[in-house]
Amino acid sequence: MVFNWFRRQFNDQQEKKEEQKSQSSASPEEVEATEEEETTASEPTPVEATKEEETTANEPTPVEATEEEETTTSEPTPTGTPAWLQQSGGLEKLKESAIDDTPEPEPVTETPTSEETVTTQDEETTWSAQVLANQGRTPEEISEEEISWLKQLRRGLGKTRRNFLNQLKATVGKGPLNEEAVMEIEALLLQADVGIEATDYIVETLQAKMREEALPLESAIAYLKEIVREILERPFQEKNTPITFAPEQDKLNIWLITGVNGAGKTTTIGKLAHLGQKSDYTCLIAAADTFRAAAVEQVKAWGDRANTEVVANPGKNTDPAAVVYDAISKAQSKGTELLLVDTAGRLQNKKNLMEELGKIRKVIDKKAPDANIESLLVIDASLGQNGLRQAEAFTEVARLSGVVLTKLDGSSKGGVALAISKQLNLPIRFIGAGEGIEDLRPFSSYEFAEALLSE
Ligand SMILES: Nc1nc2c(ncn2[C@@H]2O[C@H](COP(=O)(O)OP(=O)(O)OP(=O)(O)O)[C@@H](O)[C@H]2O)c(=O)[nH]1
Repeated sequence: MVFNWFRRQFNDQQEKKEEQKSQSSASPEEVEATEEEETTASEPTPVEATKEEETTANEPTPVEATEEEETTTSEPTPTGTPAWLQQSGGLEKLKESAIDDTPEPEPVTETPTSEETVTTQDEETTWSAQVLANQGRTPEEISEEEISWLKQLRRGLGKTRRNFLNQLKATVGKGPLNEEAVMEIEALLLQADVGIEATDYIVETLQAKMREEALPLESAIAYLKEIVREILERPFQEKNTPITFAPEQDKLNIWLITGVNGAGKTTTIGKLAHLGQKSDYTCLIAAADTFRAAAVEQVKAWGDRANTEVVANPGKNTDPAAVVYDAISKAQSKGTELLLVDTAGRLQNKKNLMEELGKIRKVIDKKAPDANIESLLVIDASLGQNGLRQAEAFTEVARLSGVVLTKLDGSSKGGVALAISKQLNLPIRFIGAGEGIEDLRPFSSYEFAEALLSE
């Protein structure tokens, strides 16, 4: 049984249900897991998670994840509780708070540096486990890999979160927001790259609520999370598109990856191919960024890392549409399920670039009329509003299905996710938070709002 990392559930839910039922004679924790399963989507069991880790052990991982591995073990314990959760004491905390919608991680009060690091790691683990638990996962179903990812996301948004929370602490709980408080919150949102439209919407909605009732801090944060989720989810609703964005099995899916130079297209392709391989799809990459000489070599290197074949034409002045044509032929003859197409981020001018994208799209439509074709725009989160402006050109021609937001780990302030949703009205499909092959996951508005606003 294979875990589908795009859907974040097993490919064959039915199979898993049966398997869990046959195991349900064990501990109360395991019984709980079976009951949970009936009401929620299938997610990884510790056994699966361990298998996954075994098969990905050789891949490059971010430094943080490696450190984590040193302090924890992925082996499930005899009681069925993952060791990482036992070590952090997180299980007790998780159980205590499992019924709360708005969990409160314990504040850090210690000062010694080495202990503080451990405490923070523990809190991050507990927080991550809680976020997954709130989405219906039992402790036994939570894999270490997903915990690492959530920690990474939380760290990436750390600075913005602390600023927000400090400001909220200083202003809410005192009745309707006064003019000064509104201006401060507005400034904070704009500094976090939320953009004018989304900032106005957040401030107005928050203010209207606070006119109705004086919200204590906790309620204000919970309400703010709701607003954030609403903004992030609106493009999905307006486009009537499912939240899950996964290749269809046993069918050719072609994902065209676009975006300006340096946004992270090639890296994203490598990460997506890796997710595809892990999820048991057959994958192929088309190196159609023929404008920049090094781009083909770069995408080949990522193909190697992701164990995915790359179709390229090494000749000079190669027509990118011809590379795509060859790649589709190959995909069709091999029965490939996911073909990822790298495209140029810069040409002599915007008109040429857009013409080239149009030509590639035409070839795809003609050569693979039955394929599922998606077009993803890669945006560098650390560029803030500038990244958004650059992206606007692509929205005109590329018939976009959504956005991949990269570099949420660096100097990015994270708020650009809200600006993208509000201004471009595009669903965010994946987020990248690191340069390693594991550092990309499907976007979850719930997890993002929690990472941005949870204390
Ligand atoms: N910190 C961080 N760096 C990233 C992330 N994604 C990509 N990068 C880095 O961003 C730089 C540019 O990434 P590429 O994948 O080459 O970008 P590109 O859009 O393909 O650029 P061109 O090939 O020039 O068109 C590389 O140094 C990547 O390692 C991310 O999520 N976090």
